[in-house]
Amino acid sequence: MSEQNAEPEVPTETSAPQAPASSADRHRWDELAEQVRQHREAYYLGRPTISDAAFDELYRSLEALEEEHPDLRVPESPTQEVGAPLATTFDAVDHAERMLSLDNAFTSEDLQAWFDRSRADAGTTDLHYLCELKIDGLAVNLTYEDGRLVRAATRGDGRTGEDITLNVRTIEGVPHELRRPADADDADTATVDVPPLVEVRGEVFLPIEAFGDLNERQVEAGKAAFANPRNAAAGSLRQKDPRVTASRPLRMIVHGIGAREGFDITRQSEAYEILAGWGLPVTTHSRVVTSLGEVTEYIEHWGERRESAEHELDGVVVKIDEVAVQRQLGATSRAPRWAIAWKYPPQEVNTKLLDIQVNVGRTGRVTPFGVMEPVTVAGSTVSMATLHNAHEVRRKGVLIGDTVVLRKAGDVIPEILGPVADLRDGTEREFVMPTHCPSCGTELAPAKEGDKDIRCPNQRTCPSQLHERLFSLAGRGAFDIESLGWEGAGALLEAGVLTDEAGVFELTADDLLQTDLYTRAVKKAELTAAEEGDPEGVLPPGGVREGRVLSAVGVRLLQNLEQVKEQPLWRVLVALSIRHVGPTAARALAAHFGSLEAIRSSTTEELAAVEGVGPTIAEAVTEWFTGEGTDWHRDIVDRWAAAGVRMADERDESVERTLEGLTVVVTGSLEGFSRDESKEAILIRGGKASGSVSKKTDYVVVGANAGSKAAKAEELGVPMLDEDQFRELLETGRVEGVTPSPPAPPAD
Ligand SMILES: NC(=O)c1ccc[n+]([C@@H]2O[C@H](COP(=O)([O-])OP(=O)(O)OC[C@H]3O[C@@H](n4cnc5c(N)ncnc54)[C@H](O)[C@@H]3O)[C@@H](O)[C@H]2O)c1
Ligand SMILES: [Zn+2]
Repeated sequence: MSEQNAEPEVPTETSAPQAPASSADRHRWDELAEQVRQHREAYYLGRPTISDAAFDELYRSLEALEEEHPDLRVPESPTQEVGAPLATTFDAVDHAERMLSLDNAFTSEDLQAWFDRSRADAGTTDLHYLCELKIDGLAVNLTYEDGRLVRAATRGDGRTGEDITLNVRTIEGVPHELRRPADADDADTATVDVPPLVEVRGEVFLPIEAFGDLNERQVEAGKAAFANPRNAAAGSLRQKDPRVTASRPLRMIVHGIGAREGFDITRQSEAYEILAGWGLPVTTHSRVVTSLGEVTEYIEHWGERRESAEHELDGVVVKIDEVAVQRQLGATSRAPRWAIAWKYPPQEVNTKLLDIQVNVGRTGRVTPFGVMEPVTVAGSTVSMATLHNAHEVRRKGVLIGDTVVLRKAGDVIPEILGPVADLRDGTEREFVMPTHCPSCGTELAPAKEGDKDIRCPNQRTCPSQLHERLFSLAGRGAFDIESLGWEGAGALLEAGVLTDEAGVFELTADDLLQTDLYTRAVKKAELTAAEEGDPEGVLPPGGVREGRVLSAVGVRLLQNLEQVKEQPLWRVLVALSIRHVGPTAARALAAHFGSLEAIRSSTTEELAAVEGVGPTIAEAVTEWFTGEGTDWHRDIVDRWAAAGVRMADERDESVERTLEGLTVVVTGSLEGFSRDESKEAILIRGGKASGSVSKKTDYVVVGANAGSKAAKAEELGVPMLDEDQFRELLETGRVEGVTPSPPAPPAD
């Protein structure tokens, strides 16, 4: 804090003016409270119909209304209660000590306010904070008497839960007997003797990995699929028949202690060690810190890695670690004052699945994708999500017309998780995979028997495939033709100036004048001219105007095309849209053979023998050049070559193959090499440039801002090189003073 700010800070938070509730307020309260109650009930049964984000908003509206009119904040208000009413499926059981919910922080101000308040209440700033992941699962209380699991119960309303002992006993990792210090092989693991009574609190969840398979089984059994892993866990745990629960791969992580007899703890983090010692599953992701800055760091760290935990996580829980202070601060009717849940922005939203359509890709693969009502999630608007193939559509159990849960995590592509089956009204219909190509009408078929994907076999003239191929040929990983995008590619094909990609490098200015690209550019030029009040700009059709427009769009494209003829061989290979040949395989092929001619005349075995190629890619290459009905492929190559596209890399024969047999990973940025250049440098010397560090890696070159790969190298003991050492390695195949990794053990 700056010097000028020495005066005590006045709280800037202005609380809403408080007034008795009018009858309209009461009416609104009734409505909101009822909605919150109903959604809670559905949620705890594992069948929510709105997203958590939408629920949180409702809940906050209710809180805000009560903030304004405190007379509405009655003890029966859902804001004053934990959880939901009990269903009758299970017996009711009382918890020895109450189970609470958590207060939430959605902004850094919320978090700061909690920090300030709890420090003031504790009368000290000398506190430890235990940070842990907020597991998006179901709260469960385990009661152990003399080390035996005698009861497991849901949270219920916090005082009384449902007895789900038989179901919880089926969960792998939940001990039926606690381990005693004497049983432990290592005396350090359990130091506190098993007490006469302990209530252990934790979260039951379905590992994200297991979710897809579970839904597949549900669909196969003719049942509705689950909307997301949390609902699946709730549904699985609340089964009448424990054998059904046992068939679901549920897991549990414990994060607290309720009632206890015969032992005590001074720090929450210490409790976790004790629980682990007794054989209970505790998290490995928690951390004890002492400042708000460190808490924020933890929150940010996990905010970037939400996908990497084994369970879904919707936030971070921060707890004051000192148990004496926990006791001193106590709890409200709903939540402890010594803990707070930081909530991450939602990754899941509900939206309507309007249709399932299919796209015919670059290599003919037919991919169904969901068309949804546009919805904002993780900072972007999403209206489409791939469903991969017909099998995947079935497996997810979604119907056209369903409300679905859509998940979008950061940069990850959006995914439809599953349907909200409880909102179905009977008008939903099943998706039927088309039998004929929606673009060209050709009958679809799998490329090989048993393939999950089906394809349009009309590769040469199917408009959709052609459009995709042309677009991808211009893409960054191929020729990198800056001025040719999706629309441009479409315009060229529509105008008929291209019938397939063989003619790309034969395009002329006259051709471009016949396309929509031109018409659009004329409009734009006229508009700009009119806006600028330049009468000259709006010219009658004819030479001058065409000249202008062409110089704006056409010439650029023609220039671009001219430039990219010099691109290295691997880019040409990628541009050919050979199945399985992406930049990595193309680089390997180019580095090994040096010319398209050499690749074309090699056998499948020779191709497959190249490091980084393998049989699948090799077969695809041979098939592309020599397969039945592929004359037009050779036509592409010939016409590109005739137009001046370089079909061989100028190889410096003086480059020695110093890295033969070595696998090198480059991470972070180097000064003297771009990403492509460092790869190239490794490949032309016969080495393998890999993207990930493993035991098979011989060297890791670490540049500036290197991330997890450097850490991984350290962990595995792979030698790490700086840029100078990398140059030495390229030159000589070894580095003075650095011992190479021992050869990896044979793969098992
Ligand atoms: N979609 C819906 O219709 C709907 C309805 C009701 C509630 N909800 C969602 O449920 C949540 C509110 O429910 P809540 O009252 O159970 O509160 P909560 O889930 O936000 O927080 C309290 C719970 O967090 C759990 N938890 C997870 N990890 C923990 C850890 N490491 N340490 C301590 N506790 C941990 C505990 O079991 C605790 O009971 C919100 O996320 C809300 O959006 C959704
Ligand atoms: Zn087709």
